[in-house]
Amino acid sequence: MLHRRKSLSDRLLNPSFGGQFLSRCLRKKSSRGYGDDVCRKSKAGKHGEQDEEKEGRVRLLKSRGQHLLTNPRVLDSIVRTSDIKPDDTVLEIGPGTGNLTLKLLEAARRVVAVEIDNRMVEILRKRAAERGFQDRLNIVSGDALKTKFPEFNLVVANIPYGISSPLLAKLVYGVNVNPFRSATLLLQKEFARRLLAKPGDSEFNRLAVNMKLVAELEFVMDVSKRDFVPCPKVDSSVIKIYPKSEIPDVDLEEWWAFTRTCFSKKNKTLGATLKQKRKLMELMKLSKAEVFADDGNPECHDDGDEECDSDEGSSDSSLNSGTGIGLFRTKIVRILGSGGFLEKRPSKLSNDELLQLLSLLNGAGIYFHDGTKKKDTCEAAFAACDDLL
Ligand SMILES: C[S@@+](CC[C@H](N)C(=O)[O-])C[C@H]1O[C@@H](n2cnc3c(N)ncnc32)[C@H](O)[C@@H]1O
Repeated sequence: MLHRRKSLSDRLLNPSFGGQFLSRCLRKKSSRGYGDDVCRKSKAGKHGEQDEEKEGRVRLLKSRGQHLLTNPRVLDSIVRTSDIKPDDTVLEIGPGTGNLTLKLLEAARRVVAVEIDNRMVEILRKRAAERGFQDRLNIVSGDALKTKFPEFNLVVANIPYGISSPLLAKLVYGVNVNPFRSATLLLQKEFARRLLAKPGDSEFNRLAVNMKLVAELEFVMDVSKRDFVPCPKVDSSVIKIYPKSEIPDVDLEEWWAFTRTCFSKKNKTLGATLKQKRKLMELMKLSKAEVFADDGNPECHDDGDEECDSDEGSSDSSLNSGTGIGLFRTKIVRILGSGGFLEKRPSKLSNDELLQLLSLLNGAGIYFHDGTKKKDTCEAAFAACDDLL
């Protein structure tokens, strides 16, 4: 038998999801001179009106990732999976109209909700008050990427997908973010796949490598796009992130720069990537003086680099082993060869192997980062993840 699918406004106005509330709330606002305007007038700003979707009585902004999760079974599963203890303070990023927030408030001692859209803040505040939750809900009105988070010990959120990468970087690398037990996050399915990818998987990438350095990741469940209002173009997945209590003793900025280089051509052999003239020149500038000292063996080595004799078949005479850059390249080849990395591809290496290689290179005075520290590790982590959104 065919069932008529509920329309968007039917679902938004479903009392169990705060739809009536949402409508009532904005009607009240309109009596003060705005509100209905939010629905009817072009208030789209730089994103343009077509960027917005008018449903119910609030215009949901695609540019803000406003896809509300409305399936109560999925909301309950997320709360169950989050393993909230009665003493927990939960951080929720992007509470929207509060469908998830109200359920979190039933389970946790406190909820800290960071929301950028003041219309949502108002709706959430009123909905929480109607349920008597106002004293246990701390709403921070602002951009989650720029705001300092108040204290929390657990994260549960259906985040705006457009900020997934920097938000994760902020959570796991941010200096001002206090330690938390786990983060249960609803993410775009493809993004979640890439985060969970293992060495050898086609999706394996630098973001996964950087996340796995500091956290364990676990797949929880897939969520259909039909469970959201309005329906997004993509499906979603819930994953859980557990920050590691101990992380490898490595300079993070050096690690990020190293993985950026390795994964710039993740399917090329490390030999091919690190022997490129441009890369060699860049690394020469960053590396320590001792790396250029004649170590008595500047020529060819028994490291299986048969290309060495012929200078890799390169016609570029500046790369021949008598020149500075030639010696530098020979040194890198020897180090890669000594660890068995010359023919290995980054996309197939575990974090332990990558750490071992970095330690070999650094031990020989070869560095990937200029050593200038960014004020905030989080800022550096953003930079490390910026092209992975
Ligand atoms: C995907 S909706 C989720 C809403 C709600 N949690 C739910 O599940 O129904 C994302 C929410 O994040 C908010 N948002 C978007 N960008 C944000 C940012 N940079 N900081 C804080 N909140 C943001 C949006 O306004 C929206 O309410």
